[in-house]
Amino acid sequence: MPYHRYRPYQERVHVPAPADQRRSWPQARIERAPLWVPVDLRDGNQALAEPMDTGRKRRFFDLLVSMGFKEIEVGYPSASRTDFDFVRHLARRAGGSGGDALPDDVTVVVFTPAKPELIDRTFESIKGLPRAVVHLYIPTSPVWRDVVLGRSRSEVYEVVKEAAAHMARLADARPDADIRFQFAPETFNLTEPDFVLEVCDGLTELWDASPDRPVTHNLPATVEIATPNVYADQIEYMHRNLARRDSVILSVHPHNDRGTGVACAELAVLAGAQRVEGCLFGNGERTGNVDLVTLALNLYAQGVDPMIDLSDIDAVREVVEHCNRLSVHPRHPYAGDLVHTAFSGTHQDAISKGFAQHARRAAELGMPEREAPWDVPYLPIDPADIGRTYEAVIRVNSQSGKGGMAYLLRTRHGLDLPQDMRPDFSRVVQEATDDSGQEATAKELYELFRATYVAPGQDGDVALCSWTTDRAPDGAHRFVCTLQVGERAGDFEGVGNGPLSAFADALAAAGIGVDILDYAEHAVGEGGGSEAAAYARCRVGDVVRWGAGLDTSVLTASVQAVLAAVNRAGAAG
Ligand SMILES: CC(=O)SCCNC(=O)CCNC(=O)[C@H](O)C(C)(C)COP(=O)(O)OP(=O)(O)OC[C@H]1O[C@@H](n2cnc3c(N)ncnc32)[C@H](O)[C@@H]1OP(=O)(O)O
Ligand SMILES: CC(C)C(=O)C(=O)O
Repeated sequence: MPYHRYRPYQERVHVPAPADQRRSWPQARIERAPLWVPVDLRDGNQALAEPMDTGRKRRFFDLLVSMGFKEIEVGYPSASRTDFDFVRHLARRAGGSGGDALPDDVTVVVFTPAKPELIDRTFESIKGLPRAVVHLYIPTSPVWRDVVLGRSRSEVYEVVKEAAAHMARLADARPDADIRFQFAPETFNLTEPDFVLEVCDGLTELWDASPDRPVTHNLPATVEIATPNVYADQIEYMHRNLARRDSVILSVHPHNDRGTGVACAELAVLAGAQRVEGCLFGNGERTGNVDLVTLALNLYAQGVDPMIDLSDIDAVREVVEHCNRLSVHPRHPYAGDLVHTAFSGTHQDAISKGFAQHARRAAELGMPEREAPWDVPYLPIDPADIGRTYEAVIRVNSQSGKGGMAYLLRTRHGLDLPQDMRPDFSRVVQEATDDSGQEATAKELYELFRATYVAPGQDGDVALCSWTTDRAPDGAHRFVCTLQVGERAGDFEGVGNGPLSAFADALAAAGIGVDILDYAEHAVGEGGGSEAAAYARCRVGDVVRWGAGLDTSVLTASVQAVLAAVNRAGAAG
């Protein structure tokens, strides 16, 4: 491949090292959420084959409001009638005067290029809104200046200044509204740092930003060009050098061309960014904008309040998929269908042990499991926190082990297989899934269990036609039965210190020598009418097999379990 066609970032942009050679971002920690600003209705929307209509935009907007976002970019009103109309729609339904769409604590952002007629149109769209941020952008890097704009550095600066001054005049003409300004030097990450600083500082002054009316400087990685540490250095440079720093909200807007949008955003926040623009589940131009859901839940998983509500992630996903007409990948962090699922044996073993340990810990702490500290292997957060059930956590296929299938049988069908029986059933499951090449659902596992261990007690070669058992005053048990062995039927009787040893004795009388090596039983559900499950491991001749029985009577289940083991051993012998 002709890799020589590409240049490393250091040959494309100068990234100044901090004057004192000490970066602060590597030592920093994120201890509170930045201001998240979703740009789904603008940057996300402009990347869709079928842009959203007002209905879809409104549904998306309502979702964002309900999740708790306080600043939302709602469109590029000068670009299309749809975008213009949507901003008008919000303006007509703004809160305060009985409006229903725009709560008093939510501010909309509208996006505009540095063209006077398009700025006019943008301001026209926000008429009637009590507050808004007008977001001006222009590409600033050498390639974009030369190739796209055909303007020199100073000419670009002049265009921006004129546009910004025009915006200031239009805002002054609306004393009734709180209009703030935002500037994005598009392709910031490829722009000479001294030029970005010059332009941003110039606008801070021109717009007369102050701590109570700050300007937002939004520094995008329009197209990712380097490892995230480079972006962090670029942001730290701006953070340290921007004029009137307390009057500037430093915002970042990472894209994901190298697949490192999330890392760029996180390192940028460590480097001083206070605001992050992105899209839910990472929609956006090309490989997308940075994913705000991942960023927020990454913070959550560090014990930091993400400041947005993701407690029903599937409901959020459903709206986003509907509005974007794009689906979320099954492996998407936190939200994908498969991200809380383990198919592989050792992961399943660890997770099911982790769940058991979590339950014990919660009990020791005297707290509900949903409140207890989380430390379950392989699950970075409790899926229940984002509205997921535990159903999908363990799924079984040919790569699964005994832990996984035991977990599913216990949690979904109430069968708690004895430890020593689990490897035996695991082999059965593995054979079945290897043959089918498919996943085995909990229901299929249960049916396989019944067919393997329970059915031989009911329709095997050795059948119990009838039986009774009683206990003599001396404590000995007697087992009386009619046994059918192949074609032959006969009455037999046995005694023992319990009903099962008496049954074994009756079998011996019929010529079938049985040693009961292991035995376990438990109730399947709760309450008087629940079934019992019994498990028995028996040796017949030199063959050892497990059998199981399920019945409302514990005794019947036990007898069936022994009979099933006998028949399985007989079939094998
Ligand atoms: C990184 C980003 O996400 S930037 C946002 C991109 N989003 C969009 O483009 C979505 C909406 N855009 C549109 O609907 C259209 O592009 C419109 C309506 C805004 C403008 O359409 P047109 O007038 O046909 O212009 P078109 O988009 O083809 O061309 C861009 C022109 O604007 C110039 N330009 C590009 N960006 C800017 C800017 N931020 N400010 C001023 N001029 C700009 C280009 O140099 C080019 O100028 P030229 O005609 O002299 O060569
Ligand atoms: C202009 C900005 C904010 C943008 O969308 C980008 O650079 O990707």
